[in-house]
Amino acid sequence: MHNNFKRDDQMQVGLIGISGYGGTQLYQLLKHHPHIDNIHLYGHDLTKAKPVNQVIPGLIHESGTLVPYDANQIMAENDVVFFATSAGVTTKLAKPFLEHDFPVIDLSGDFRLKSGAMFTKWYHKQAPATAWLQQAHYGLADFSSAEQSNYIANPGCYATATLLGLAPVVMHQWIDPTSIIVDAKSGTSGAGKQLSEMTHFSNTNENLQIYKVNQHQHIPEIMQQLQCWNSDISAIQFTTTLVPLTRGLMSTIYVKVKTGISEQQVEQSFEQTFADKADIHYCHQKLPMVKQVVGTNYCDVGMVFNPVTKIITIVSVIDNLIKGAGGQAIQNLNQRFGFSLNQGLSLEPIWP
Ligand SMILES: NC(=O)C1=CN([C@@H]2O[C@H](COP(=O)(O)OP(=O)(O)OC[C@H]3O[C@@H](n4cnc5c(N)ncnc54)[C@H](OP(=O)(O)O)[C@@H]3O)[C@@H](O)[C@H]2O)C=CC1
Ligand SMILES: CC(=O)N[C@@H](CCC(=O)OP(=O)(O)O)C(=O)O
Repeated sequence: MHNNFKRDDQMQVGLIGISGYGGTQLYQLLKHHPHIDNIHLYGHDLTKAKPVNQVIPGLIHESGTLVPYDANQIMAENDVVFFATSAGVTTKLAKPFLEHDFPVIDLSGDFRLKSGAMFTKWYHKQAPATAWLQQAHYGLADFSSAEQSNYIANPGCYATATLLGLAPVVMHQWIDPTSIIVDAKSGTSGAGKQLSEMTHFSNTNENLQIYKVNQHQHIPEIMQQLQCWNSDISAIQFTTTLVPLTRGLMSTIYVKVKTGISEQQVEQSFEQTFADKADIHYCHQKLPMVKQVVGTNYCDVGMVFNPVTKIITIVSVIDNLIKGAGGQAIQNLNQRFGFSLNQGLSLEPIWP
């Protein structure tokens, strides 16, 4: 049923998790995709249909309806299904889709790592079966193609900004592979809709909170991809901070270059790596700010070389809910179904 989709057809897509921040954003993007006819919404805890405007305050003007979750119905009604669900959910729900080789785009971390033991170590949850993890495609869309895959694991938000910022330096052999330090900051929407002590207004407002130092679940995901690019990299230092923004994520990266490497060589690597990437803007020494990408699928990257210390400072910014979640999921959809990479993602920054 699912392999019959032809590029000129209009698509039917399913979405689970519209009530979450990532799911709402993805729904809003899907609605404007020129190849999508219908978005079917499924609620995991529903026993009967419910209007979407009663579930999500931000979608009060919508007329769609959520229906109860049913895997067989989802496969019968759609060409592809998106899961924008909490960690641990697709480990439990993906089985029928995998067994039927039905296309899935999963925004959660469940299928990103190739090792189940690593997933359990970093997410503290039961992992999907190893065979399925091996089958899943890690969809860092600007650097890989989901064309051949029916299970696409969409990257994490911190991982996306960090990997895109690091791509030029790790693909070339001019860095000290032991020197990568990442200091990343995110707004509160990155934590999802559940209120917690940290995301409570009184704690977030006018405050900075460092969390999960050396324990963040995106460390193994970043390492997995870095080692595909450069096997000399055995570890990174990675820190995350919650900042008083709703949307937006900045990854500040410090890397030492090897003796004898010039600023010009470094500059050329950045220019070459991003030359054919429509959504990644290389800003040279004009380091980007978060607000220039909020509301878009852009990743803006800047770089400054210090000739005294031989350390380069890289700054990579994204909208965590778009490039870091729903927007990249659309890029993966486009690759999987043969549309151009950035179809449906013509977005303007929210400015001022
Ligand atoms: N927020 C972000 O910036 C990013 C998030 N992600 C990942 O995307 C996923 C969604 O994130 P986000 O939207 O922020 O999270 P939210 O907490 O805002 O939303 C989680 C969604 O999952 C649903 N859900 C929870 N439990 C189940 C279940 N047992 N079965 C089916 N659905 C369930 C929730 O439904 P209900 O309303 O009924 O509880 C809700 O729709 C997460 O895995 C997250 O790690 C990835 C990149 C960036
Ligand atoms: C601000 C904030 O709390 N961000 C979340 C990012 C969550 C996420 O994207 O995690 P997975 O997709 O890997 O589950 C965090 O740091 O855990």
